[in-house]
Amino acid sequence: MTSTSIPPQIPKDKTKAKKRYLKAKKDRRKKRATQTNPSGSTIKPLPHSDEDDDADEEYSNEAEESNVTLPPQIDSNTDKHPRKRRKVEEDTAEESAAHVSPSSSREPSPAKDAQTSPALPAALPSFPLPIRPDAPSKATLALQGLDKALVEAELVDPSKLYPLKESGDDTFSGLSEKTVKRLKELGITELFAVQTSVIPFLLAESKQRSLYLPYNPPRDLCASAPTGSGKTLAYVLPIVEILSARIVTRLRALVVLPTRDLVNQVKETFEAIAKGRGLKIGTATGQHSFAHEQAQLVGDKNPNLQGGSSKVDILICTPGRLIDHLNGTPNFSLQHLRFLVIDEADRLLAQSFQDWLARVLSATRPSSTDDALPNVTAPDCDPSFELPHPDAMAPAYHHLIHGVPHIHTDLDERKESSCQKLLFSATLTRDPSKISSLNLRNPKYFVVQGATNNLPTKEDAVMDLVMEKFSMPATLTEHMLVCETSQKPLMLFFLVHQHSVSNALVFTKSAESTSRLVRLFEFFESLWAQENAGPERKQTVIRAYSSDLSASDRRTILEQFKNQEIHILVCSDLISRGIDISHVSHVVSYDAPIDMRKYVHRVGRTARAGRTGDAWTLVEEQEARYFKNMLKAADHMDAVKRMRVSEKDLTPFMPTYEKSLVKLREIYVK
Ligand SMILES: Nc1ncnc2c1ncn2[C@@H]1O[C@H](COP(=O)(O)OP(=O)(O)OP(=O)(O)O)[C@@H](O)[C@H]1O
Repeated sequence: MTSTSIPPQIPKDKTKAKKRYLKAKKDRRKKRATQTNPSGSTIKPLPHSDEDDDADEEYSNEAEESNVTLPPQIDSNTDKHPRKRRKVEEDTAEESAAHVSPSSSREPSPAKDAQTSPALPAALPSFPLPIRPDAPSKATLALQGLDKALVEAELVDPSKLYPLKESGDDTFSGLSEKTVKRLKELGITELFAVQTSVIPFLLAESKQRSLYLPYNPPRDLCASAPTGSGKTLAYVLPIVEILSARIVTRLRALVVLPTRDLVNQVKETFEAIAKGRGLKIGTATGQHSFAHEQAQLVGDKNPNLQGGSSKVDILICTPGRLIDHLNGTPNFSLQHLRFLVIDEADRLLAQSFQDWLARVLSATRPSSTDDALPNVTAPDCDPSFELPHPDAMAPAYHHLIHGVPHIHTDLDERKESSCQKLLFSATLTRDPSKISSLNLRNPKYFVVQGATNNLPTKEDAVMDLVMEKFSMPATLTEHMLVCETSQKPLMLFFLVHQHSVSNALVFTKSAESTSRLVRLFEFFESLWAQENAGPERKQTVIRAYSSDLSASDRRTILEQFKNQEIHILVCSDLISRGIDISHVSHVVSYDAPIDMRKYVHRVGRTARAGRTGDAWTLVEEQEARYFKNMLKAADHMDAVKRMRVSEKDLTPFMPTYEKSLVKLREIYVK
């Protein structure tokens, strides 16, 4: 390995040029020292050395480098000691900043800038900073895509009542003296909130009372009002009033309901109101044979009647049976319909079998393909051929009269179907797709919403409807009891015996749990009566009401319950909607409802027509969070009181309950 020897540094003699350079440098330094000394005393120059020169050069190089990062107002060409200068400047800047406002310290002073950097270009044009718009509120989003009519809904105060006139026609509501008299006979002396809005809307204008309105078709109507608030009479009264003027019987009002029980109930209401008015009311539910129903509905079976034939003015039906008649009953026609009522509208619109709604709507108006129908002429060869009889066709269908060629002219006015659609529910849907499938004509919305002393604004009420925060009857008291699954029967016994729960509807999740609960309760009741008060003690009578029963059994049971021969009716959600039994004072959800709509309809079987009522929901521990979240989402948590039942409260029922369980097990084993 060879070592490289480094030659010793030979001190170099300073050249003339170097000497001149150093002298000039010294002079400059002296001069600068005198300038920067404010007292005027001369600063003694530092002793000079070559090292100093090197250091000086290095220093000046460093300063040059640092000049790159200096702010533009510092003139790097005249500055040999930028670090010191910058420090001085920073200090003065800090001092001055202490005396100016924070905003002014941030904003550059144009005058100062102009002094310090005269070469700076004029200020660049400033562009506005991009602004991120605030996200739309939940409310705004919810309203998007909604029917404008819904946003402009009319808010109705639920406490609004209208006392009917003692005698004569009622000018406010448009009800005739005859109808008012009939209402009084039925014990009805005032109109409820939903009725004070809907009835005048349908009856106020006399020209709107015609049976046909081809050139001035009526507006459709949607009404959302709490359970038990009188929605049925809100449509029954105007229909009876308008149809009473008819001469010929045609099918002019069609009421569609989701269940047979509701069809029977609404039929009773129509019959009560229309008594003595000569209107014929029919039902189609599948309760009777199809042929029987056909015979009840249609008189003339001649297949060539273009205007159809009807034995009833008002038909109340379930959607399935309605489609059957549209498909299979000759001369069953909806072209004369003046009213199409869809009660429990959200439930019915959710049913899509056989595309029932589209089928019904298309039957109320001539289709565009009908326009293209050629006029039928009798073929020479077929003596049996009969031309269609243009018998009493509705005005909207007149252009289809066979044998009379229809010549379109510029003066032709379009004739519309006179059918007015009326939608009702306590939980009206706001789903735009469902609403649009109804093809509503300039609809008017009425929303009965809010507690008496806490009226929302119109916007709030519409938002509540849109966000599915449904309004409850003001006279309803709601409770929830959280318990273990195994304690639920005990809770029911506790409610019956400690809280006098009677005249009650108990909702379970299935027909099977209905029958098991009824058995268990019957065992419990008979043992309890023997053990506690003797067999003569009045026992609570409990019965099941389910789809397993025949139609006649169901009718009998419902009658017995209405007559209070049965005290507790255990049922599935079959009768959670619409059923109106005035004396129901308690509703027990033995199995908690799975959605808010179900909850609203179940608890709404009590506290109807201004009466008080209690709703009790048994919530299993593992369901509690879900149930509470459901209530919170509907802004309803505060309305439901939590009732705590201790072990001590249940202990008295325990021995009888265990004995009843043994009996039930024996039955199931058998
Ligand atoms: N103006 C009135 N005066 C007294 N009672 C009335 C009046 N209007 C309706 N009722 C009674 O109120 C009860 C509830 O009415 P209805 O069944 O029409 O309620 P609803 O709003 O349709 O309820 P749901 O949403 O549960 O179907 C019925 O017994 C009915 O006879």
